[in-house]
Amino acid sequence: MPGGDQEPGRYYVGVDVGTGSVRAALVDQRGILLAFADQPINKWEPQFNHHEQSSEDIWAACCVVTKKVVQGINSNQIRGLGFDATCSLVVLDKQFRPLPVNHEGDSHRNIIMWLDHRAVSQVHRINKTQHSVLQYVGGVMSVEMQAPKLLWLKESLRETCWDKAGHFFDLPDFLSWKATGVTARSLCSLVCKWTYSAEKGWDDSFWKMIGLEDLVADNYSKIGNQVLPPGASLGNGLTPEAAKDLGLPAGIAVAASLIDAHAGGLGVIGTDVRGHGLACEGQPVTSRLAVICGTSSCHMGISKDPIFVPGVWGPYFSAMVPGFWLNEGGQSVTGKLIDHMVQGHAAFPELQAKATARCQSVYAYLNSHLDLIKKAQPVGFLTVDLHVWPDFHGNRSPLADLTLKGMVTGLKLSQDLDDLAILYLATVQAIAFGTRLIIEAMEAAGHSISTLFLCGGLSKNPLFVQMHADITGGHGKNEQSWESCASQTSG
Ligand SMILES: Nc1ncnc2c1ncn2[C@@H]1O[C@H](COP(=O)(O)OP(=O)(O)O)[C@@H](O)[C@H]1O
Ligand SMILES: O=C(CO)[C@H](O)[C@H](O)COP(=O)(O)O
Repeated sequence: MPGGDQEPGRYYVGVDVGTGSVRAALVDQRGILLAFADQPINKWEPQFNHHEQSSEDIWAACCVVTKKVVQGINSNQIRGLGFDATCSLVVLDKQFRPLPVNHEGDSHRNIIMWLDHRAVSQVHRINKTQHSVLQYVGGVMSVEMQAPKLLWLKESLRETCWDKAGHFFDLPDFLSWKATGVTARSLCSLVCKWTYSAEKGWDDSFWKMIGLEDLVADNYSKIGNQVLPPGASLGNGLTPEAAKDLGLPAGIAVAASLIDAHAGGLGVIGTDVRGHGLACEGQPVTSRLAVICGTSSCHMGISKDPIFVPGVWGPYFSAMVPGFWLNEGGQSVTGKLIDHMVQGHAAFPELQAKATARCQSVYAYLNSHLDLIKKAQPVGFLTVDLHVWPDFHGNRSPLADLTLKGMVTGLKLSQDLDDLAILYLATVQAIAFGTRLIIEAMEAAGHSISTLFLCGGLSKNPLFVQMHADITGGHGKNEQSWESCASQTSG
């Protein structure tokens, strides 16, 4: 019986909205995972570099997975609910109804996703201002942040969207509003994606300088003028309407949200490693780098004092671990890039058929195929002649250059399963080298990192974890002291 024989268990529900799916977990007061459910979510790409979602679809998926994990549980024992989600931009009108973020006027698609690169011209102009808030995003604002997307909406969809808009939410904050009716934003989302400072609040001069002075005039009511630390209890908890949707009791506590990478980072960076004989036992938490690897990879390192790392987002105060500064490196496509390379190869249908016949995932099949063809040499040596540059969707860190593209060198005329397996390996290695570049930039600026803690979908792939350990391990370190820990928790 969860919670022991003496006292009834107390249960908590966590909902994680990734790029490709929504997952719910039921845990007890000891943090033991009791139930898990997931559900895919819709994505639209109406034109190249435009990526959209629907807040109604996402809420519906949250309801499906939450109902599943609390099935058979006494609802009086459920004490709290929390959300994390990707940092996508949700647009609602003054009556909180979805507004279109597209030229087609489809209001169902009211989310500009985090990986959307439509606001290239806007972000160039923002960066040209050299405004001081840019110091807190690694010196260069990313096209994936909210300010350029807001400016794009004002310039491109003035009548159909901008003038009608009443509320712009980061997706994690939309979910906590939907659950409670409270429009307060999380410090995590506002600091990391909206240029809000935990110490100084909004900087009016920035919004005026980039042409979004209307947000200031409205006292920031459209983008948030009440800010709470992640985990703070919101209003009177779950509203009766949301309770009905989710299958939970009304009034239970709902926490101010986190961005998904930050929830993953918070979950793994403090991992108790005692008793496993790991070299990182006894080392400070600031020597750990949490790598949350799903569709993208996010590299979360914390410090007691602010560290300014060119090309790496932050430093952000208290945005992940309270009282610590956060630097967030990232690679915009990692899981998505691996899927793209594998699924686009001529030998993919053969791979799929063979993996299905063995009841394996394509990645498990590819990993065993690499083991077979490597013969006596280490698997990493299979790519001596084949190299991938992984910036197919620009470089988030440390080069902070959205114009970069991907590259493959060493291609031959053959396109069989061996070629596919080797291309897959080279892609994984390229991503691991990207992580190494980020660590080197962070260390040059003052971080001292000795252990990677991985979570998210890619941490289920032993080859991905091994390549990260091999490729980052030699990096100016005593190899003995370098290690990589994979967690099966979700990003
Ligand atoms: N069992 C697995 N083996 C290898 N790769 C996996 C596995 N499961 C998921 N992945 C990879 O993880 C990525 C998705 O991770 P996930 O954390 O679910 O993403 P998101 O949070 O962005 O929705 C996919 O792109 C896929 O490449
Ligand atoms: O920008 C981010 C965090 O700051 C994430 O990359 C974004 O939220 C997408 O995450 P995921 O790869 O888990 O779907």
